[in-house]
Amino acid sequence: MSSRSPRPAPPPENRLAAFLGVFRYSRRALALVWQTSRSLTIGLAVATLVAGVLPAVAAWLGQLIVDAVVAAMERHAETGQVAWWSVLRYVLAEAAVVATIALAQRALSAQQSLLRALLGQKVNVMILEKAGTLSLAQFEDSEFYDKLTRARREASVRPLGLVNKTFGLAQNAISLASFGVLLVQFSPWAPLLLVAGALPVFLSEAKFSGDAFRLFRWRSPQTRMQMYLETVLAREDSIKEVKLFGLEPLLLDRYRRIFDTLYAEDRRLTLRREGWGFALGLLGTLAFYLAYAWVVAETVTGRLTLGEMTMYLMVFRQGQGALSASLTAIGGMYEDNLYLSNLYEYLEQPTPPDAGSLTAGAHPGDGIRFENVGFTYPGAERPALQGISLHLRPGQSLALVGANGSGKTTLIKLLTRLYAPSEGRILLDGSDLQAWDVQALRGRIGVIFQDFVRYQLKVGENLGAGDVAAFEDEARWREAARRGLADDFIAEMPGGYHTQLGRWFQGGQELSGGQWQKVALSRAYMREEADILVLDEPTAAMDAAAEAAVYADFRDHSRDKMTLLISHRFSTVRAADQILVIDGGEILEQGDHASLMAANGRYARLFRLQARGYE
Ligand SMILES: Nc1ncnc2c1ncn2[C@@H]1O[C@H](COP(=O)(O)OP(=O)(O)OP(=O)(O)O)[C@@H](O)[C@H]1O
Repeated sequence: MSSRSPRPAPPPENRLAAFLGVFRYSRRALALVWQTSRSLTIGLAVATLVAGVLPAVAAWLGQLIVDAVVAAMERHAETGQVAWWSVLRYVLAEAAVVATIALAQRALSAQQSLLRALLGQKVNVMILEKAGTLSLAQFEDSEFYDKLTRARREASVRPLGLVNKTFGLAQNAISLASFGVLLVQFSPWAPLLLVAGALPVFLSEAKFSGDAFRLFRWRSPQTRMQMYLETVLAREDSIKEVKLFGLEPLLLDRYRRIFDTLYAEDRRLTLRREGWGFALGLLGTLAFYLAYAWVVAETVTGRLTLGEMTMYLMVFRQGQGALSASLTAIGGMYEDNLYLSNLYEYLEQPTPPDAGSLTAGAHPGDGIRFENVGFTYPGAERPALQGISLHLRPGQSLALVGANGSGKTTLIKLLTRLYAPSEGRILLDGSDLQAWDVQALRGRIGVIFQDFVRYQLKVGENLGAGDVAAFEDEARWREAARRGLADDFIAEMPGGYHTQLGRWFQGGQELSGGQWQKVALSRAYMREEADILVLDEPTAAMDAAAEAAVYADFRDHSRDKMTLLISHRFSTVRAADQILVIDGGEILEQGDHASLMAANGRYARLFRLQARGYE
């Protein structure tokens, strides 16, 4: 199994250091809880203290009761009088103590559940906020994605678990200390006997928690595949194809097989964990009964009163319980810490430096320049783009033409700064794109990608998403929809612009592929300030009339703007001022329609091929 471990188990001499090292997150978890709610944290501490001290007080009162009963019985035998109050006052006191313990326990669980809700929300928000600061490249990195999934799946409940256990530990430690005070009066060896009995269980717990965590880490890719299969098998956007191709049994079988492998590992670990827990737990029981026999012997020989015997037995029993609970809590804390280490690893992912601060370029009006730009995707062997140079001035249009996978979308991703070029540079208005303030830069670009997002929100909000400042501005929605040719069909929807889209929510309407594309196009038009418009195959799903109308309008409205267009339709491409034919990431031909036709190269050949197809 260890062959699959990304981190092999440390050698024995480092185990202790590794074991202690994982506790470094306890302090941070406590700080997190403190920041989440001070009053609840203080409340927890107080309730913990009360619930910790009172059991020893109850045991001590138990002794007073028994001794008072014995004394009262003797007195009754001698004088015939009954001293009720001398006994009952202790009974009353014990009842009050037990009631207070119950109150403290309730207070603990109430505050814990409130804190759990607050903390879960806080950690989830932290995870999502961090996600917003990361680069696209990080999201595409599977190791990073693993961290994110693990953090989201587990870590939001772990900080409170850790804090609960810390408080539980404190409570048990207080109880133990107070029991210890009572026990030492019997014999200093007695507390030692208890500790010796419980230690082996603790060691085995710590070992198995570490194993469980390593399993959890190894499995990340499998668990992710499981989650993915669940999505494919049960989501409306994939179920259509899954059904038609009859993929259910195949995917379900794969899903089952993953479970079976994971279950076999779980089973092995659980059986070993519980088996060892039982065997080593017997040592604790043995220690307890040794102490029991000892106390009984001392009472029989008259060294202890009956009351003391009762108290010591209670203290032994409760003490042993508290001790094993503490040790299990420490084991659990170790486990929580391991999981938290994953959360913090994620939260501490370096955020790409966002050094740029320019809001205007050195030569306003210069437009976009690519200077010998090259780009290789992280982990890829071949560059996706190489030696790209071009210049696009305000008012000009550029069309990118090339086979699938030739690098067209990659060029757009570089222009929108989703990635940084690996070679060369891109200038906007004479200044390097990387030097621009990212908000200012993105404010100038209106873009629709091939795989635009279909938000399960109102249709109006789907347009508003193009400009956060006008997210709910209905007048702007209408204007954008008109330009994107979406206004006609939106007007016919049951709730107009307020119609819910998608199937996830009640009353949600589904749109056709072409309608969705019109929504996406309108979304790009929401960016009124944008002077760079990028359309990555925006009309592939539209009917011919709609496409012609889109481009007529597009040309009208983009006279002073820069437009970049990716299309496989030459009827659309031919009107562009510049056409870039890309092949294998490099520029093959560059020029306008007339010059490319005259050159009689790849462009001319493809153009004629397509024109013939339409005849
Ligand atoms: N996120 C990514 N990570 C790694 N490689 C990628 C990524 N996206 C694209 N590629 C690779 O980069 C190359 C260029 O892809 P790109 O999406 O730019 O092509 P395209 O010209 O837009 O194709 P299409 O016409 O099919 O949309 C392809 O070989 C593709 O496999």
